[in-house]
Amino acid sequence: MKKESVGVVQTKYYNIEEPIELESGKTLDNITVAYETYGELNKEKDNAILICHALSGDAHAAGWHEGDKKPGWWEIVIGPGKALDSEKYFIICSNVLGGCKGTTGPLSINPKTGKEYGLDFPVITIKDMVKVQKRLIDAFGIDKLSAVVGGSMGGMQTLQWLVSYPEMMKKAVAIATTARSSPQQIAFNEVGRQSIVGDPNWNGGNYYGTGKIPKEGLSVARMIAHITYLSDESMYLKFGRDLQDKDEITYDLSMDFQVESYLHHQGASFVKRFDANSYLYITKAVDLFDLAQNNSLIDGFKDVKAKVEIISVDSDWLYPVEQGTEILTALSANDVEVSFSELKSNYGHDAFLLEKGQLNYILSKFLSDNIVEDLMLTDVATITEQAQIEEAAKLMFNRNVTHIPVVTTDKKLIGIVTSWDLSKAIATNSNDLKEIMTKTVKFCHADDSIESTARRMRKLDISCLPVVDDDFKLKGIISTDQISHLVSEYR
Ligand SMILES: CC(=O)SCCNC(=O)CCNC(=O)[C@H](O)C(C)(C)COP(=O)(O)OP(=O)(O)OC[C@H]1O[C@@H](n2cnc3c(N)ncnc32)[C@H](O)[C@@H]1OP(=O)(O)O
Ligand SMILES: N[C@@H](CCO)C(=O)O
Repeated sequence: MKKESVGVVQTKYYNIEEPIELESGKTLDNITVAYETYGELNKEKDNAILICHALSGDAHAAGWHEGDKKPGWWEIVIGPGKALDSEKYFIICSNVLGGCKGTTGPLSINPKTGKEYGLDFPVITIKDMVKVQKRLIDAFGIDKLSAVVGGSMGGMQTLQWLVSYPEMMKKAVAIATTARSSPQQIAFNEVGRQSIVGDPNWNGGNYYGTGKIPKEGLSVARMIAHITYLSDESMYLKFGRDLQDKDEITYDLSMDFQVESYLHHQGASFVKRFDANSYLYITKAVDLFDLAQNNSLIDGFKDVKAKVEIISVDSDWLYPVEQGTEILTALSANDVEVSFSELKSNYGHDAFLLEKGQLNYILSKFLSDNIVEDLMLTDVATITEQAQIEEAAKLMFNRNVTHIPVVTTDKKLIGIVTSWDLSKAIATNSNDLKEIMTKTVKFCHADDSIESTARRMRKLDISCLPVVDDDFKLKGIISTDQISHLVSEYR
């Protein structure tokens, strides 16, 4: 085990007491959520990052389970010193609703019958998955996540978080994903599902405990899907037209090529780790995913508040770059602070699991971006509008400041008085603060980025902005001085 790993970890379980109402209108009782955490939740409970997994992933995103040969599925970016730094963040990953790795899904016991749900399990959606994750986050007492991050179906959950719970996160990263499944994506999933339901062992979904599982069907479903996770170039590089276990073509219908053997291996490995009914339900949730409202993604994203990073992979033909830029455009149209990166990779869609260097670079840059809260001064000299000019002048002199926010007795911001306003008072012989203060005061919020705040200050030609909360109460003040200190620290 390497020192930059979170080490040996265990999956934990959380039971949701109350029934969850699903998007379909049905309800599910007694939901169990399997989850793992890495790092420590800080006292303020503001350093948590939620990781959302892709179609066949699970809660085990990093570290090793006792005795395992392979680490969690996103070991490349999670751990001490990595972009998702477990020494800085409290990282949470849970298995999705409908899954087969500990969270309630079709192979769980239905409390009403005492038997596995099978096809009695209700159809679930990405929104339902996220609703269940929200209960887990609430259970930790976390009001706002530092970030939500996910790739592929995990990216869909991330986008759903932005829409369902816009106030619940500061930042979000959606990788190799879409805001609505395309006909081609639905088509591939349907071929996979037909392969499963056509396997006689599937038996209408009632195969648990029969000793026969729909291995052939599930394996072919995975083989088809796995092709879509690669690129033509990566297949050439891995296998070319090389033969498997033979020196020449045998002119029979047996397997000739390495790529065939590889796909059979991927199919066979998958059957050992995944439940066929879960595959049906989860791919259905992916197909139903569509964040557009009135056929408009701009409308769909109208309430998004967090800062967003969209990452696409140049060789991903399953979730092509255009689907990433479509999200970018719709978020930008809503004035969301959004950036876009393209992974240069020949791996295809699965690059989001493999491109260690590029992912660490993009994620750490985006996640460590400073926000106003990181730099603002919280010990602010304030004054009420009933005060005399002389009082304001003394306060400015004693506190060595040039800007004093004017507040009500319950700290609501109603104006600002500057050293320039005081000169104006002397010139006009005024003694009334109300007359000289700026009433249409410009302000910012604690979770605004430093970059956009600095840009705004330059555009408005002002050197200081009061920071307020949603009730307009003063939280602090930020000036170009603090921002320039930050820049000089970087140099
Ligand atoms: C995303 C989430 O949230 S979690 C889900 C992520 N995990 C998965 O998808 C698991 C299955 N997927 C994979 O293995 C993916 O290809 C990746 C992206 C995770 C790994 O990619 P790579 O490191 O490039 O591995 P690659 O695709 O070459 O596969 C290697 C496997 O193929 C096998 N293999 C390679 N060539 C051949 C061949 N000619 N014949 C048979 N098997 C072969 C290797 O022995 C190895 O087997 P193993 O995984 O059982 O050890
Ligand atoms: N290979 C990954 C990505 C699918 O989108 C998985 O199986 O979950």
